[in-house]
Amino acid sequence: MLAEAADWLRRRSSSAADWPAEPLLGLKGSTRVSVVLPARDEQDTVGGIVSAIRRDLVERTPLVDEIVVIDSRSVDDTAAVAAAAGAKVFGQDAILPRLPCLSGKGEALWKSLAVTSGDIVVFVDADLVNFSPSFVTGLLGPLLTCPEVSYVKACYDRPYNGPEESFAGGGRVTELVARPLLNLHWPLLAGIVQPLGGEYAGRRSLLERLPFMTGYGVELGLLLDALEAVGLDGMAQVDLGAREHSHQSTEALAVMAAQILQTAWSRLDRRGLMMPLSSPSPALTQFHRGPSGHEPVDRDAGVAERPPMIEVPEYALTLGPAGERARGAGRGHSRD
Ligand SMILES: O=c1ccn([C@@H]2O[C@H](COP(=O)(O)OP(=O)(O)O)[C@@H](O)[C@H]2O)c(=O)[nH]1
Ligand SMILES: O=C(O)[C@@H](COP(=O)(O)O)O[C@H]1O[C@H](CO)[C@@H](O)[C@H](O)[C@H]1O
Repeated sequence: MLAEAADWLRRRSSSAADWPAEPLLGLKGSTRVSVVLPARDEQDTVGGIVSAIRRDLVERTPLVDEIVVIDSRSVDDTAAVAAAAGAKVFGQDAILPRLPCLSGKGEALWKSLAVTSGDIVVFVDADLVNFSPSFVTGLLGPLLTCPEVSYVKACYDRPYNGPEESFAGGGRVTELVARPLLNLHWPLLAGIVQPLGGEYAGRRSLLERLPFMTGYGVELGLLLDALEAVGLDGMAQVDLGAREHSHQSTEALAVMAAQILQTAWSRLDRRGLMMPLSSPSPALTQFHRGPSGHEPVDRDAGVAERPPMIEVPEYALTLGPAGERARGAGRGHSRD
């Protein structure tokens, strides 16, 4: 990991426990806070999340000024369940009706900016099964206490088969696509433990100036563009413990991976980097949960390239005048 990334990881990391709600309320002042949940067919989970935020962070400790659910073309009762729990619900396609309707999570998140008023916007997925209001207070902590920070990402263990499993199970596209991509092309972001995590927060003054990828590329796109806009020091990361959510099939995640690769491609192309990398970094930084939190583990992912065999003199010598391989050429030493 680059020394700059490791230094950032030390300086800009905290945990949800560092940001209890009451002290944050004293720091909120006139800052308005919106919590946004993008929800497509999340009737089973959206109500519990909204209710928990409303109970703890609107009624008990009024840190949150509005809870907005963007109904992303649900065909179940997501909208009714979210409204009954106390959220303001907007249909994704009804927002900014002059514009052509696009699909995907990023479209829902982008349009949420048009129907919210918070100076700070907190994004929370609506399919979480172990949500805690500390997810919201944790993300608000750095933004309410550090004016230099404009974008905060959550990190967490991501068990795949229930709370008892190690965090390594979930985040399949993170581990197989996003993390290698970031380490290769954006090593400054190698300290982001969960680059694709759906829980993050930003100042509106930043978010309204960033493009949003419409599908599942939204998290990667925002991360890359936030780095460009505010620099690594304008970002922070908060450990929220563990995050469990409903999982898509591998087949569905292939579509997500393709959208994420398109997003990376577009940013590389925009920076004129779509040419052979002069010195790609062979390092891949992964993270293991240790006594002091997510501990970086550097792995060597270096690859080299062998030339066409025909160009290897020892091989070329074994070829006949017509370029054919002499019978028995290259066979190992026979035992007999
Ligand atoms: O077109 C979409 C796709 C997803 N989502 C929401 O975005 C969040 C994350 O999506 P999903 O659960 O499909 O992704 P995963 O967590 O499996 O990576 C969830 O609240 C979804 O309901 C959405 O609002 N619109
Ligand atoms: O991190 C990941 O690899 C994917 C899939 O997670 P799982 O393998 O189903 O635990 O989940 C995330 O990716 C999406 C794309 O950025 C986000 O929109 C989701 O909120 C997030 O859960």
